[in-house]
Amino acid sequence: MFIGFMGVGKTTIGNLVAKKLYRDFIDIDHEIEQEYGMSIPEIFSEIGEEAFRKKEKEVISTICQKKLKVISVGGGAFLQEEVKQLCLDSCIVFYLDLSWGSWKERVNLIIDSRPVLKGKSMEDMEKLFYERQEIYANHHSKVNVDKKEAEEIAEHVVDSIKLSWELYE
Ligand SMILES: Nc1ncnc2c1ncn2[C@@H]1O[C@H](COP(=O)(O)OP(=O)(O)OP(=O)(O)O)[C@@H](O)[C@H]1O
Ligand SMILES: O=C(O)C1=C[C@@H](O)[C@@H](O)[C@H](O)C1
Ligand SMILES: [Mg+2]
Repeated sequence: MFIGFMGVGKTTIGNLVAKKLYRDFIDIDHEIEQEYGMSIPEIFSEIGEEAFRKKEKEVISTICQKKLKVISVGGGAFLQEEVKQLCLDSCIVFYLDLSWGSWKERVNLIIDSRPVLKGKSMEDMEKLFYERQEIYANHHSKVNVDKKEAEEIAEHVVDSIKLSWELYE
């Protein structure tokens, strides 16, 4: 499972890792969009963040019961303590760690599709970025993704998963 702030690459890297391991990839945001038949910004504006979070918890609880999947959760999933504990208990949790400096350079790629960032100044986003680090502090493995291609990061994750399999055999 991949966690981390919005835009650090959870969906991109999760997808690549799943392909490399011949496993199914599940993106929780995508699952929620499919359930509602709406995009994330539409869900936030039509039914609100609270309902989104409730659905997020429900979907993660169901998906976490499935074995051998590669999962990416939304950047805010670990705001819910219960979700965090469930994920830590049932999945290998990789935290994708991107510096604020590198994140800033990527903001234009994600700003329109992340309602949590809507209307925020760079200062507000920086504050949120650092506040959120606390919820990602519990994980099983930290992956530094600064100045690395997605492909390179995915290879690194796959190597570390394979190494842990060998150690457990
Ligand atoms: N290592 C990388 N180098 C450069 N760009 C990247 C890298 N990883 C992802 N990106 C780009 O950054 C943007 C955000 O990536 P992605 O959607 O995978 O983030 P995310 O962590 O899933 O975000 P969210 O929490 O909002 O779902 C995309 O445009 C993606 O192509
Ligand atoms: O960090 C967040 O709070 C969010 C991240 C996205 O992945 C989506 O789950 C949604 O836009 C909320
Ligand atoms: Mg994503």
